[in-house]
Amino acid sequence: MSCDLLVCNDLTMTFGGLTALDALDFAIARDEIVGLVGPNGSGKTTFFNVLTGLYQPSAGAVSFDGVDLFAKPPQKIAAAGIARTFQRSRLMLDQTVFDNVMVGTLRKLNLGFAANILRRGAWRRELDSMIDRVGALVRRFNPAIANRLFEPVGTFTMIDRRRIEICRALIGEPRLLLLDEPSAGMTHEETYKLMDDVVAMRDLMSDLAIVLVEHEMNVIRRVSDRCVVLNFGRKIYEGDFDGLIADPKVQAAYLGQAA
Ligand SMILES: Nc1ncnc2c1ncn2[C@@H]1O[C@H](COP(=O)(O)OP(=O)(O)OP(=O)(O)O)[C@@H](O)[C@H]1O
Repeated sequence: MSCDLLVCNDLTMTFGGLTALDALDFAIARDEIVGLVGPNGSGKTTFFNVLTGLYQPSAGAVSFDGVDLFAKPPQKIAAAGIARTFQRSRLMLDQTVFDNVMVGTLRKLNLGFAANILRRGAWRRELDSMIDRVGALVRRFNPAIANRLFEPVGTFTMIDRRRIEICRALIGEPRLLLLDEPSAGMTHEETYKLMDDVVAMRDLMSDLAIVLVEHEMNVIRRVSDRCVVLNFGRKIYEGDFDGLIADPKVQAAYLGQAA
């Protein structure tokens, strides 16, 4: 039996005549950061969409901590411990930091009449504990966000918005975090700060595995324990960053030739 957290075998996703994931084998250990790269259209986001249940895969197998998650609905996959961020921000800009992060928990406050009137003390304690939890999480990334927990997300900088999105993914205490191009729309300086955050976060949450999709190769070099390269939905390289840079198939893929 594998000691990997996630194991995908022959994972395939077709859209009509287009094969976006082509019999992909992919595994990640419990505390690993894998950098997932590849030219535009190589299948990286599709892989995340299939893993999180947004797309129903056409064939293959997905095992997460020994549990079969192939073609399971998104709620079941989230409850099993897989969380993600999106390439394009999915934050509700006019809502508060607290509300945006709370979306990532699978818990809801009981807002019914009885809870509000008859169990007012218990309700308030539950709310306070959620506020503490969200505050403690965002503080790890930037204490200034924790001080503005009830301000609209639209008033924050790009990097803080990304941090808030990552917190939304982390609030449910996932064991696998999928980060889809977190540097999109950020300056180089912001990108490096965010990557520091990711490394620090991994050090704090020693059991958290991360798959990072990123076009910025310096970021991949800096944070990845291992790299995987896709081209036309197929894995064309797996190994360390130096090997990736030197690999002729990877070079050909980035120069626009079929691997
Ligand atoms: N919903 C969809 N319907 C049809 N084709 C799709 C769909 N989603 C993705 N594709 C196609 O699947 C292929 C892989 O796309 P995907 O977005 O996964 O690539 P990517 O590696 O994430 O690209 P990028 O780096 O540009 O984000 C592309 O040819 C894309 O056009």
